[in-house]
Amino acid sequence: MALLELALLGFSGGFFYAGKKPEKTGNKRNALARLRAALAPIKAHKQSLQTFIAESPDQEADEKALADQRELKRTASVFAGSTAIAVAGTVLYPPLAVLSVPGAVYLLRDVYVNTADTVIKGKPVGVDPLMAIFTTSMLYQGHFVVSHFFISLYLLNRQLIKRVKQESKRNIIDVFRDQPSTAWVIIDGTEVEQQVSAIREKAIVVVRAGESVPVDGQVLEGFAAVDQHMLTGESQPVEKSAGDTVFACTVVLTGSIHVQVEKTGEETASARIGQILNSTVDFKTSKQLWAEKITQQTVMPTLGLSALTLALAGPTTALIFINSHFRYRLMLATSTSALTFLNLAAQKGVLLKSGIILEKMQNIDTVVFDKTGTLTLETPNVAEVTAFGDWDANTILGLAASVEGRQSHPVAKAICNKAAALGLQVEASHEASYQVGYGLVASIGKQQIQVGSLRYAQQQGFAIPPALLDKAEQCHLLGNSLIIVSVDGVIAGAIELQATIRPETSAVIQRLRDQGLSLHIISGDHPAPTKRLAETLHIDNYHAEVLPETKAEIIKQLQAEGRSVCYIGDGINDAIALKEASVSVSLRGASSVATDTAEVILMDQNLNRLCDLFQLAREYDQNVKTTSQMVIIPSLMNLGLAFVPGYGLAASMTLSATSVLAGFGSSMLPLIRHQQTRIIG
Ligand SMILES: Nc1ncnc2c1ncn2[C@@H]1O[C@H](COP(=O)(O)OP(=O)(O)OP(=O)(O)O)[C@@H](O)[C@H]1O
Ligand SMILES: [Zn+2]
Repeated sequence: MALLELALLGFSGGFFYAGKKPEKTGNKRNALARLRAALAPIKAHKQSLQTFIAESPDQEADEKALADQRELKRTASVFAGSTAIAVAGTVLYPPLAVLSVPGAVYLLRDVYVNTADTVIKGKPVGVDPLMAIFTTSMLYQGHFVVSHFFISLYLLNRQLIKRVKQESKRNIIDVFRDQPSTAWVIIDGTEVEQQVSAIREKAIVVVRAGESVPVDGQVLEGFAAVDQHMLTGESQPVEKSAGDTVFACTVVLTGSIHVQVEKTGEETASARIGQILNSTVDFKTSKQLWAEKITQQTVMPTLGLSALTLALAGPTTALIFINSHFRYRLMLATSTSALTFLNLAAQKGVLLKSGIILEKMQNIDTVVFDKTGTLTLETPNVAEVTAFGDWDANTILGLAASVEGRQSHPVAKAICNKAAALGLQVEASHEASYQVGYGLVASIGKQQIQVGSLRYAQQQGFAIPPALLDKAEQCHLLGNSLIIVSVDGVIAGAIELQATIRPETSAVIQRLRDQGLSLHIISGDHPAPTKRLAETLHIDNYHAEVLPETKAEIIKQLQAEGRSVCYIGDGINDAIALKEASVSVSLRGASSVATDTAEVILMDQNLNRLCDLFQLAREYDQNVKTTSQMVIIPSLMNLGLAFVPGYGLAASMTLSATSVLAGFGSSMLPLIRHQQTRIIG
């Protein structure tokens, strides 16, 4: 018996060691080493990541890491010492083994403290009383070595939970680190583009129509209508002028303002990312909540059963009954499973702001795509510029580029790129006013220039030259879009834009259709190019000339029909719809509003990642089921085997240890598998 116990202890000691110091297994290509390889890139970034997360990150993070390390060292030495005493005592002189009790109690102090809290303060019954009763009775009966084996499992569990969380968090941050986020700051009288994370308090940031406010601060000069519905839910834009406060994440619709930065830390992109990550990693999927519930609900029956067996079959069987309970294992395994998939998603460049998405993805039956910038490449090409009356094409393009100056809309980028390529002179415009879904108006010198859709010009009551109608027809036959440029209320020219479908779009649409998903296109653009794209991609449902609120209405409508909708968009005009959808996806590089609203961000702007996400969601579902079985089945086996003569405590604990391994291994397996496909593929 003593020999078996010793062998067990060696086995578990190796385990604990592996859990404790993962960076030192050298070149053994075992599962753990591979796992580590999967997580390796994270380590290289440790330093930069720490500076990234919090305001005074270095110190705080370092101190915490140091404290953790000291605690781990202390635990390891106490464990080693007290185990040595237990072993030496058992082998040489049994009464000596009693001296290992203080060490055991010290290592299990959390268990005892929590049990006391349950008994004295009436805290809900967790698994701690179970463990307290179990270890106390084992020590009482003189099973000192087995007790230490049990303790090693307990410490291993605890360490694993911590490690997995930390590593996951780092891995996810790693993906986020490169998120480009810049703002215009006035330095020595000139505007300079700067990383938002580098902006300090008191700096002066310029925010123009179509841009989102990067910080919290006070308006120094200028006027603006600001859309704050992201923060407050109010749908009407709010007027802001000198002295007013503006907030990060809100969008300037009209005008431009100089903002003196008040808060950077809490509200900067990096801090928000930190907050998002904390909630991402600490989130609980319904599977995890289920594991918690089952764990709690089985504690009392286990105690009751073991009391019964104590009377009927004696103390060993009773102890085996207590030990059969899976304690933290089910919770550990289900949360590792969820973290594994969050990590896998991050490795593929899919950022999930909450893990629940993995579960929600499984119910999605309808995918709605935004057209411009999502199904098509971010920036269209200017195919042709037409001038009416006395105007010439280059002047039209130059005027349009002056107005679009710093807009982030795909149309604006196309126009500005073309003007730059032609070397056209672009003047600075003033008092731009952006009408989401239509276009914008600004003044250049004494002239008022309007750039936008045909609908916008019609809405303003501008006279439409017959040549324009011809042009529009030709353009729409080709599936192109038309942007109208007007000067002081007179239509002066039109810019034809040709969008390129993203190279992967076709295949992605095909794959999604094969999965039986219902597909829709939704666009603010004219019906002709929208219809054309829908036909090219064989998508039956399309909606065109849709305003932002209407985009959200369509999603609502679909959901009212009982559908579960995933919406993928890229622009300011998608923000409301993104909020409405059951799962919202946005492409990185899209407007910051869209990325702030969406729950999923495809960091590499590749629609293939959407298929990956569907795939991961399915795998997660499967994995969490298998993993739970790996934990529950050994528990049930223990209950059955308890009545088999000769089946003792040590054997029962070996089975427990196997279930830790099996559950943990099963939950981590996808990480290793995907790592392999990455190396091979
Ligand atoms: N910055 C802009 N400059 C000129 N025209 C614009 C601008 N923004 C929008 N428009 C006009 O308003 C229309 C609708 O814009 P909106 O942003 O709602 O949709 P979109 O980007 O064209 O398409 P999608 O909804 O598929 O992304 C555009 O097609 C364009 O004609
Ligand atoms: Zn779009």
